[in-house]
Amino acid sequence: MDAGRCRYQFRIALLGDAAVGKTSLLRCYAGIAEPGAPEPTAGVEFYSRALQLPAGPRVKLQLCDTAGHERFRCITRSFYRNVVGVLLVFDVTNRESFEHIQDWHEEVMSTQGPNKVIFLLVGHKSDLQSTRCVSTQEAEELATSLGMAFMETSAKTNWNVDLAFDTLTDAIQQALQQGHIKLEEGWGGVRLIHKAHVPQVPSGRQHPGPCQC
Ligand SMILES: Nc1nc2c(ncn2[C@@H]2O[C@H](COP(=O)(O)OP(=O)(O)OP(=O)(O)O)[C@@H](O)[C@H]2O)c(=O)[nH]1
Repeated sequence: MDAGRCRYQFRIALLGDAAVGKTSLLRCYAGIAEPGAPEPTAGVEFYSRALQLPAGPRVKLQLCDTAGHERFRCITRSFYRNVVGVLLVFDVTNRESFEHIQDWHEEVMSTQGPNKVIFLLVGHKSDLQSTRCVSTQEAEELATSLGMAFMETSAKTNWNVDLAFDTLTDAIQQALQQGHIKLEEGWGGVRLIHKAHVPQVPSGRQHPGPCQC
């Protein structure tokens, strides 16, 4: 979709342990098909996609793919403050990656300024049912305790990939509309990139007032 007429840009990051599938999930969403498994991410990589919200404006998503490996943490940490949405990703076949979700959440919360960030918990690689070791129920319980929604996805089968990003984007748009998130100078989480056209009323006729006849 043409990003030129987008009204807002939302910056969204994917966080989670190494090899949980963040790059694969993002590439699947961005429609980038590359053969074989992706190389581990070094630092942060950017993708973008434009989206028409069903009950709102067209938005451009700037998607930040972060390295899960500890050695890149100082680079990825510098991005947390400038995001409005975070997909917290774990691998349903990797218990440790699930247990680290709370740490990822705390890291973001500790670096957040006054702006609100919207989270979505994602249990990825849901196609690997025979080797999964995190149940849907316990993931839902964790999500509820952290005040966020939960979804399961698979980049292998393209299960729920669009829905996960759409759900997060929709929640951001609603928070913006309700005033929980505000546009702020110098904050990269939400940026106004195209003002909506507001018809100009000739001066002196802005308040028609009661009929004088
Ligand atoms: N079965 C299955 N494998 C997946 C899925 N998504 C990713 N993988 C595999 O998981 C491995 C790691 O995927 P990446 O996308 O590189 O993981 P990452 O979280 O970006 O890793 P870092 O960049 O190191 O943080 C690769 O071998 C992928 O092919 C999925 O939905 N199902």
